Amino acid sequence: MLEIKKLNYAYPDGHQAIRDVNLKIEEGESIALVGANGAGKSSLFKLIIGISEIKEGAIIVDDLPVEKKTLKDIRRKVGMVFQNPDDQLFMTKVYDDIAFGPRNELLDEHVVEERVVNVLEQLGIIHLRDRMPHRLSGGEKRVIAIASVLAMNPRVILFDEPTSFLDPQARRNVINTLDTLKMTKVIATHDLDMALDICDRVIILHHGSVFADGTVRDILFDENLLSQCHLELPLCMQKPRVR
Ligand SMILES: Nc1ncnc2c1ncn2[C@@H]1O[C@H](COP(=O)(O)OP(=O)(O)OP(=O)(O)O)[C@@H](O)[C@H]1O
Repeated sequence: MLEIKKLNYAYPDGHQAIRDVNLKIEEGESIALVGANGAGKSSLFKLIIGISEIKEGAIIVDDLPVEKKTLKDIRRKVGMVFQNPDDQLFMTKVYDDIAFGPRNELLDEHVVEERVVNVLEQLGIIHLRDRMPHRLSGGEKRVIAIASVLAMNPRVILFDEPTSFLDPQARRNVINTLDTLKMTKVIATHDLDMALDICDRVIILHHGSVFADGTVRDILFDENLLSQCHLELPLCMQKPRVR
């Protein structure tokens, strides 16, 4: 579904953010992309959806190379849920935010409505249909941002830190929502407990390179491996420190 070959990327100021990344991701996989701050997770996402231009190496999504001329089709295949929902939601009504993508595809309004209602029902948030996005809670906004991407029927969804800044209940709600989505998911996250819960594979990026790639058990249970990349065991596996 997604193949990354010999990918290198340096920002215009010369900072090398991605170094010789090679990855193959199969349809339906649920992958946690982890790594310390600055490891290159967001940089990799920006290359996959064509926000940053690939200069060395290749990314192929569902047989289509990511290039300037394929970007429109790539963005139909790959959706991205940004870390801050305020970067994604800009309409005055939830319905219109979710309808934005399908309307851009020039679909008939009744098809648009069917898509929006299906997604709202799928995520159990039909009651938010007529609310103003900027008045919603952080957790509600996250789920609406996911809905706006789902309405495009992407084959792959990239999630950038979907559980950051949420209270425990809103975090659980987002995790449960992600778990119901059966398309290919790549989730950039520092929330290793979520990775343990809903991912089947973990990729560690370290200084822009793939440092480890394996099953949740191989990676997240290996304290030594994690500490080499400035990561820790998931909280649920750490000994509680009680004073
Ligand atoms: N526009 C930019 N220009 C130059 N360097 C950048 C730019 N954006 C990011 N970087 C650098 O690229 C490296 C990778 O950053 P990136 O944001 O991809 O990391 P990340 O793994 O997503 O980090 P975090 O977990 O903190 O979000 C960092 O060293 C960062 O300083």
